[in-house]
Amino acid sequence: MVKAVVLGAAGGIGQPLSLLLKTNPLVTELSLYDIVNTPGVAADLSHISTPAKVVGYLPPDDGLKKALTGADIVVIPAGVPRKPGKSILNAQVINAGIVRDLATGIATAAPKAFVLVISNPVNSTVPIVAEVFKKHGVFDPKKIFGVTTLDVVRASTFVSEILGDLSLAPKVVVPVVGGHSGIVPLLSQSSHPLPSGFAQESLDKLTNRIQFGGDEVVKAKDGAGSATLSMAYAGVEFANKIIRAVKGEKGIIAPTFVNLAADKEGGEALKKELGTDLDYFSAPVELGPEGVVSIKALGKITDFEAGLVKAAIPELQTNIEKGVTFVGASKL
Ligand SMILES: NC(=O)C1=CN([C@@H]2O[C@H](COP(=O)(O)OP(=O)(O)OC[C@H]3O[C@@H](n4cnc5c(N)ncnc54)[C@H](O)[C@@H]3O)[C@@H](O)[C@H]2O)C=CC1
Ligand SMILES: O=C([O-])CC(=O)C(=O)O
Repeated sequence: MVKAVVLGAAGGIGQPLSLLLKTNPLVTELSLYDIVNTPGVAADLSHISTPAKVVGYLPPDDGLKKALTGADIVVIPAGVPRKPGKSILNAQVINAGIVRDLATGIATAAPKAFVLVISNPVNSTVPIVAEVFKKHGVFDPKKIFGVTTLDVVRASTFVSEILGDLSLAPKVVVPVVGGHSGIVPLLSQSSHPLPSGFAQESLDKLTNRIQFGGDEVVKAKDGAGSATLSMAYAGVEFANKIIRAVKGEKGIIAPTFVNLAADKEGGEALKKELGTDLDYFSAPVELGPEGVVSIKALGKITDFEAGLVKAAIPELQTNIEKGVTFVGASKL
């Protein structure tokens, strides 16, 4: 029995993400919460012939609490997407408040659930969830995840394009580390190496395309939002890994933005490797029934990649502090 909850389920990401979760036969209950339209989305999805029972909730009559009660996994794509020409930090104040309030609901109604944060800026919203949980005395760093899977998905796709064979895309594995902004694809560790003699200029371009993949979509959508369909795909890729791990499957590894206290030994080793004292970082993480089993080291990386990691750290630090300060200044 797995109860999955989507907060922000009527949105551009929320709807296709809910659809994909409904297609997972391991999900037995699917709760959809949003400030608008969830009864319609739920009625629509409920006609699909898969096991999950779908119910839509709105804020009145304790809707959030009802949606969350008994949750095993909560995915949060609630919030405002950024506008063209703005950075991923656009709308951060609105989203910070939304995520803080939803996290309060989770901390009280489903404190043991796995929480998967999609709402941007992920580097700040994950610390926001963590700080709210700390205030409620229910913080477990092993169970709070920033979803950086779209960065991973983009890396697989763009590398397979370079290799001239898109059919490789589902098999190409590239660890992506840093944050979701401050993204560093470790292309030297790609399961499918880049063509020999791949020029530094081409590597710069490919790296930049992965780092700023979101901009490509925002520009193409021309005012109609940011990535939604690819994000829904990526979000469910990650959610399904969590569900498989909860069900006891071993050896599942995925990059995700986590509090490094989730694995004391691995976290400390990673901090040493990074030469910083960051509390959060996105790195490949092994998942198990209780959440994070271990956080992996970066391992052997090139000087180019090491430079990108080093350059990402100050902004990451600022983003994390913003999230922590925001909750510190909030009355909860
Ligand atoms: N982590 C990642 O890689 C990515 C993150 N994002 C982020 O995901 C978020 C959502 O993006 P879209 O779905 O395109 O936006 P959207 O505007 O289409 O949908 C957001 C939904 O959140 C709902 N919402 C607003 N306040 C709420 C509240 N208090 N409680 C519950 N629901 C609430 C809205 O009613 C709406 O249905 C944005 O912050 C965006 O930047 C987007 C793409 C990739
Ligand atoms: O770029 C954005 O605003 C949305 C996002 O996080 C992405 O597409 O990776």
